[in-house]
Amino acid sequence: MSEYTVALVAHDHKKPELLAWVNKHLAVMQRCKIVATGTTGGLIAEETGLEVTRYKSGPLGGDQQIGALIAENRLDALFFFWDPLNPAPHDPDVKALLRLCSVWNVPVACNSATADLLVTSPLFLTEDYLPTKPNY
Ligand SMILES: O=C(CO)COP(=O)(O)O
Repeated sequence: MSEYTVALVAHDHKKPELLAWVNKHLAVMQRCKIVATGTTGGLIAEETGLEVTRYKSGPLGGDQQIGALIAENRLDALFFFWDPLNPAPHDPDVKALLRLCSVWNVPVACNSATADLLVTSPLFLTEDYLPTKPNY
């Protein structure tokens, strides 16, 4: 399969959880092209040695940049550990990003339990798994 692109995004209180999750699945992550919002991406690159394409920080437009990848059919999965207990100034951007995953049928995991299931699926990273894109 051509390179599988995944986005990794976490709000501040969820960054330790995402980092632990990435370390747990490092072998799978090493087979992916990784993009991320700014701070999340910096942390992951620093702590794991993975190569990460970093966009802007979420509050500065990073969620929207990842949303643009989805709209252009350039993203295969999103791992977005958003924080349900603290308000974010860019909440509309967060909602918009999650909305685009539904619009374009992109697999999205919002917590480590779902993320575990997604990356351990036998379909993950295989050519058998090409989710149908809606024909708008
Ligand atoms: O705010 C975010 C997602 O909504 C994440 O942004 P950072 O990775 O820059 O913290």
